[in-house]
Amino acid sequence: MSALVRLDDVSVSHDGVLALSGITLTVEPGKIVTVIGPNGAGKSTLVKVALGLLVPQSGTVTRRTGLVAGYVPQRLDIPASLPLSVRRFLRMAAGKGDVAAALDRVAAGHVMGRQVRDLSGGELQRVMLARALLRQPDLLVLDEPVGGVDMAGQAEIYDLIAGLARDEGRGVLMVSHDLHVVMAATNEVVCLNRHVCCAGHPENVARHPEYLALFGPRVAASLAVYTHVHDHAHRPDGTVEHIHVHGPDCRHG
Ligand SMILES: Nc1ncnc2c1ncn2[C@@H]1O[C@H](COP(=O)(O)OP(=O)(O)OP(=O)(O)O)[C@@H](O)[C@H]1O
Repeated sequence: MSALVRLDDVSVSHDGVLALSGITLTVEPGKIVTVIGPNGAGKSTLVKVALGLLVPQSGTVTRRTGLVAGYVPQRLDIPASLPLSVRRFLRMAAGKGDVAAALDRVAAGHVMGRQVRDLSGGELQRVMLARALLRQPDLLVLDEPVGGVDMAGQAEIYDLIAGLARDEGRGVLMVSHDLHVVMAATNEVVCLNRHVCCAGHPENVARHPEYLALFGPRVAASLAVYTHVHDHAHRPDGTVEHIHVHGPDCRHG
């Protein structure tokens, strides 16, 4: 198959509680699929299913034969007290990979000799990305790649990720809380709240009533700079009828 990974009607329960229901999605080479959704929506569960770390109770997951995946988890579980240089941290994961080249690719060559515990949020995310790139992955799976990074840093990291897809043909499946910051670097957005509320091109998702219901008027207002939400209709007599937009069920999962 041409897709790197395909989920078809996948459902997952944790201890009898449904975390994902009927999820279908595909990641193609060179394309970025971003999963957005509130806390507890099942985003991390979904990426673990895509990676094969978690087996769904129903549905099918198909990975391209010989697929190499690079994973950046949401949290790095290294004790803060542990002395560990970036060089050593990357060498531990390197195999035959070129550590210096991977760090250069993420514009972080200057942190090679630093301690992992001393890195800024943005530097740490770049190092984690470099570590994933050492495997020369066909598919990059990134669980909140800009956690702890300021707005300017976020844009730089998303640019970097966009380059990895566009210039190197890697497929990217990533998780984010924010649609508007990933818009430029995403081919498809999947809005998740245990089930897929809506999916498609970022601008269309931003307009979708279920997206607006899920993320509320504050986020919807911040999106107004990117998209026009048509919330009223013009009656034939010239008066304006306001339309209240509600999503059917996303608010309650
Ligand atoms: N191993 C597990 N055992 C039991 N419940 C789990 C397990 N992993 C996740 N869950 C539950 O499944 C639901 C989805 O969790 P998940 O971590 O996938 O959500 P998320 O969208 O990534 O959340 P967040 O934005 O907070 O990281 C949550 O209610 C969570 O408590």
